[in-house]
Amino acid sequence: MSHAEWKTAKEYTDITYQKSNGVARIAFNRPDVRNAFRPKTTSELYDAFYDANEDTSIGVVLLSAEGPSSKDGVYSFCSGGDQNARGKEGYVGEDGYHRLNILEVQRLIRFMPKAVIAVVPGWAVGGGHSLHVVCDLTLASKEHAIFKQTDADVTSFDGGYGSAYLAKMVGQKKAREIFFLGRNYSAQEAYEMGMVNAVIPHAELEATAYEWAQEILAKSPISIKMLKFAMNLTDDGMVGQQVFAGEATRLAYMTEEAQEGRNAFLEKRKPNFEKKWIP
Ligand SMILES: CC(C)(COP(=O)(O)OP(=O)(O)OC[C@H]1O[C@@H](n2cnc3c(N)ncnc32)[C@H](O)[C@@H]1OP(=O)(O)O)[C@@H](O)C(=O)NCCC(=O)NCCSC(=O)CCC(=O)c1ccccc1C(=O)O
Repeated sequence: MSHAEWKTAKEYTDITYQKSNGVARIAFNRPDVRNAFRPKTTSELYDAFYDANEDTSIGVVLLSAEGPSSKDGVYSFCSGGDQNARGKEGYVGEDGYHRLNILEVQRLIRFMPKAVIAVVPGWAVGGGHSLHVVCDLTLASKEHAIFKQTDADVTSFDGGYGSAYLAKMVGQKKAREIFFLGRNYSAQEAYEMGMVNAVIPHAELEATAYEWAQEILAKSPISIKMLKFAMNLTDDGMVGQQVFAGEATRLAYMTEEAQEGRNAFLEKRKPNFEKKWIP
């Protein structure tokens, strides 16, 4: 298994962004505030995810976090929306507008045709918890990961993937417990609930995530994409169908039938499709 040779892909303020051998690593970089995200953070996240989405050499994205905190040595994945950035109508960006940027980041993670792995070295709280839920896989630090939902403490609740999709993952009763009581859950408890794929010794967490990414990269890219979209479909309604069906159309474009349809139009004649109605 090759080792990561991370190269900075772009410099940001609130996140780091690196690439190595088909893998992109996007990491929160505000460890002193438990990696809370402000609008600047979500804009940077969106930009980096968009780049990873567009880069055809990238097949897997790791969503991770820098740390620990320089103040107290505590590790965090993300503690959700920065409460200091909250105005009367929501989180206020540098432009003064109140934005729901994190939902755009969630949608990009959900709909990108690549696997996204949440690498959780510490606290995953509030909107940070929702982000790990929306990722395709979650790996968690055995010693330091703590999962917790505080949305109902601060009246900033995720009624989408963060809660409703979580309920599909861990069951209705457990999801309601997580949100209604806001307790702390260890990596092992999160694993037993079905919202974490593996509990990894902290010192091996990043290397393991990179290994999982390399295993995925060895698979057929079309298969990974179609499987991700197929598994999303039933929970994503018409948008899920649109995303899956778009890829079906792309595959249809590659057939002789599609070439004939296009050519017939351009040559101003009736299409002569091969009469092969395969059962
Ligand atoms: C994460 C904790 C449980 C960790 O506890 P502990 O280890 O004891 O550390 P603390 O001493 O509390 O924190 C250390 C330091 O960090 C600061 N800090 C931590 N979290 C935040 C935060 N979220 N915002 C701002 N600052 C934070 C803390 O103040 C300390 O600073 P010092 O200066 O050193 O004192 C605990 O910290 C904790 O509970 N944090 C708050 C968790 C929280 O409530 N998060 C927000 C949940 S709501 C959310 O995430 C919004 C989601 C969202 O944006 C959204 C959702 C749905 C639809 C739309 C949107 C949208 O886009 O608006």
